[in-house]
Amino acid sequence: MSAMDDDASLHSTRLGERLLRLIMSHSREGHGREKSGSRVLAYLWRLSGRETIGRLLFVAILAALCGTGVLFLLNAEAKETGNGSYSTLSAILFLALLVVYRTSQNSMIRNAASAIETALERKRKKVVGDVLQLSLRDIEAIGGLSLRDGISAHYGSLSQTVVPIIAGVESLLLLVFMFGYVLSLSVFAGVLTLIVVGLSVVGYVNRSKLMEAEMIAASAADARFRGLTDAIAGGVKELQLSVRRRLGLEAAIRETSVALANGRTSTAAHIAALISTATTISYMMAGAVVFLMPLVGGAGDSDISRIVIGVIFLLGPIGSVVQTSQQFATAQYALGAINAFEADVAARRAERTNVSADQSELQAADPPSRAFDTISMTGLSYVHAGTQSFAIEDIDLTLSKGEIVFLTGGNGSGKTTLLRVLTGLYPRANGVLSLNGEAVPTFPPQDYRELFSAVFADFYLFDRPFGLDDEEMSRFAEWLVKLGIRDKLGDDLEQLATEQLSTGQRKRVALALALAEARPILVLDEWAADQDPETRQRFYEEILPALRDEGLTIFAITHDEQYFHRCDRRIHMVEGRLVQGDRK
Ligand SMILES: Nc1ncnc2c1ncn2[C@@H]1O[C@H](COP(=O)(O)OP(=O)(O)OP(=O)(O)O)[C@@H](O)[C@H]1O
Repeated sequence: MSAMDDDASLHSTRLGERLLRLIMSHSREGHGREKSGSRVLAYLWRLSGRETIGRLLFVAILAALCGTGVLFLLNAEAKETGNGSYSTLSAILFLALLVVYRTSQNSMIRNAASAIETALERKRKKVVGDVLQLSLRDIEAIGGLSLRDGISAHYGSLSQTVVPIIAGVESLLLLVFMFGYVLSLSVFAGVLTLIVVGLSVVGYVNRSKLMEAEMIAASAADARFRGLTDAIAGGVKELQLSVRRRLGLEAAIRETSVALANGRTSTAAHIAALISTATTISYMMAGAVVFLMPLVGGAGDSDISRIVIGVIFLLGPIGSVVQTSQQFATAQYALGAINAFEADVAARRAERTNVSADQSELQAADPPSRAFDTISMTGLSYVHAGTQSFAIEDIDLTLSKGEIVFLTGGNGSGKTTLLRVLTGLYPRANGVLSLNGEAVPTFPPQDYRELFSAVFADFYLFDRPFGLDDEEMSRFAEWLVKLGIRDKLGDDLEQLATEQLSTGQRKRVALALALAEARPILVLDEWAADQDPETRQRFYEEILPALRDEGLTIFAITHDEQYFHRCDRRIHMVEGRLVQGDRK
């Protein structure tokens, strides 16, 4: 991207950010963003003074003026035609006004929408970057659904409102100018217009709070609904085997679906009431001009027909502005949720005392220093948050270069938790963690975490071997062959289609990836559990010893009793505490 493109993008982003702040500044409540009317006006005034918003406003005003000019010309010409005269100049002027109207309206909507989309794109890029820096504990606390909403779904709903809102703002300006025109024709009609607009605004203000509460309820129902529908694909096997389970899920989905539909219907009902009331009052306004003005007096026949045309022209913008209110409420809700998500992510990052050090390491340590001699834990503990809180406590453990250590223990004894603290994924609560005799911060930095490669029990295979250089790619290919899985993958190892592989086969790919990285410590969580007896034997009797001979340290959780003797040291866990096991 050239410097000019960069400048343009930055400029557009700033403009978009200001427009987004404008939408939020109007908000009455929700997500802690209340502002008084006068502050909103002051804010609007400050923003309007800025060059970019000023230019947009200028184009919007130009469009609105042209729209009003069209009405003025039509009315004036209708009167002339009624008097039997015709003006070619007026016809040309009419066409010219239409062209300017179309061009300026188009430019305003396009530029404002593009600025907002650019700002949203930057916002999303930043939050994705921030989320990727969060710790495992934070990601677990936020949860998958909220992550998807905060990074994707809310942005989608916000985007859909952008063009209607900008068009609505343009209609609002058109309304102001047309109102001026109607007022110039008749004070009575002007006052009637003011009443309609005033009633619509009061209606919107009254209903928007209720609408927001219903939107929040509908959004919660939507999240529940998406969770349940995810279970259709995730639990398809279990569902196929039990009709009762299927019926149970179906009932839960139906119940949530009703709640979702009710929430959306209530919101739609508020909007419908608003639209139909505004439309009816608007027509009443036209009727009042026709039926009441002759009684009030002061206007001739031709004046009345011009006023009626003016008033009828007002109906379009009034309807458009009222309909925009729904889009506006949706945009405020989505933007509020996006900002709340961003604030949550930022607060979690700020909680990590060594964030800045961590970031600089991320940039500077490429490749990170991977010198490893020993890792020691002394009196270390970690506590899981949540209702059934579980802790690992008083962990004293030293891992040295070139040894195989097995970790055994019953289900739920804390083995995986210990593995995650060891690899720096969870910050310890107490105790000391040291690398080569030097203390490691509570939130272990990136270059500490880069000492490990791992295949976790809940490992994830990306569809590309992200982050492997050429040398690592050829090691990856070699290990795939050694683990007997190369022929199951396509010719191009840059694309890993692994969804169709069996669990044991996918674990082999994961191990090949871990070994390709050639990190000093290999961490495995029941890797052999899904392997056939032959592979399991080769794993314990050939692969692990060969890796150790190359200087690798292996820390493996295992339940394979017949191979316990294959380690240098076995440690056992009971209820979150280490119990020294049998030595080899
Ligand atoms: N993210 C979490 N939040 C709250 N509690 C958790 C979390 N992860 C694990 N636990 C709890 O911590 C305890 C230990 O879990 P852990 O996975 O460490 O055990 P494990 O020894 O690896 O078990 P298994 O052999 O079954 O894999 C369990 O009671 C579990 O419910």
